[in-house]
Amino acid sequence: MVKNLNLCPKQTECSLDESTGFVRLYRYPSGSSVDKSWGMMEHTDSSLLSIVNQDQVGGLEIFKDNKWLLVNPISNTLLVHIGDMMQAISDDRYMSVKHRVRVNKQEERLSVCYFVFPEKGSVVHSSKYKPFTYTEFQQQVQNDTNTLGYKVGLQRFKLNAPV
Ligand SMILES: O=C(O)CCC(=O)C(=O)O
Ligand SMILES: [Fe+2]
Repeated sequence: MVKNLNLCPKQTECSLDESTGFVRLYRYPSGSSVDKSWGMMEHTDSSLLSIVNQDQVGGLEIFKDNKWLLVNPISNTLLVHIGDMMQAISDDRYMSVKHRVRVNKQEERLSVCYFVFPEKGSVVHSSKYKPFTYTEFQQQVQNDTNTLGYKVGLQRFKLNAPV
């Protein structure tokens, strides 16, 4: 991806940092034991990339061409989501994907997700967005979630965007 995007080595060095990655293990209880059909509401990941290993139960959906598509589980296959930070450093050539997780009525679902983030203090440069650090992005997301109840995300940093 870095090669395809022709990213400058300096940007790559500070933005693609292995040390800030982490793994999350999710367990989504089946729908019969919880009164909810959504295990995770629609969102884009704030990461550079997210690598997902879902089990055979399924339930992950992505938003593509204006509709929600079920991502059928394929054994021994990893899914790679583009995150917001990759969207920014690629100047919107790679777009972060909106996704959500539906709870299964009968079976619980397990997934293992690995998220890669930029180094917190490094400045993300993009021709489409004002320069920002990942820490600033995270704070803005937190702020919007607390005050508005949802994540606005990259739109907040868009160049020439109305305030
Ligand atoms: O459990 C999954 O498959 C997706 C989890 C997810 O979207 C996230 O943690 O951001
Ligand atoms: Fe996600």
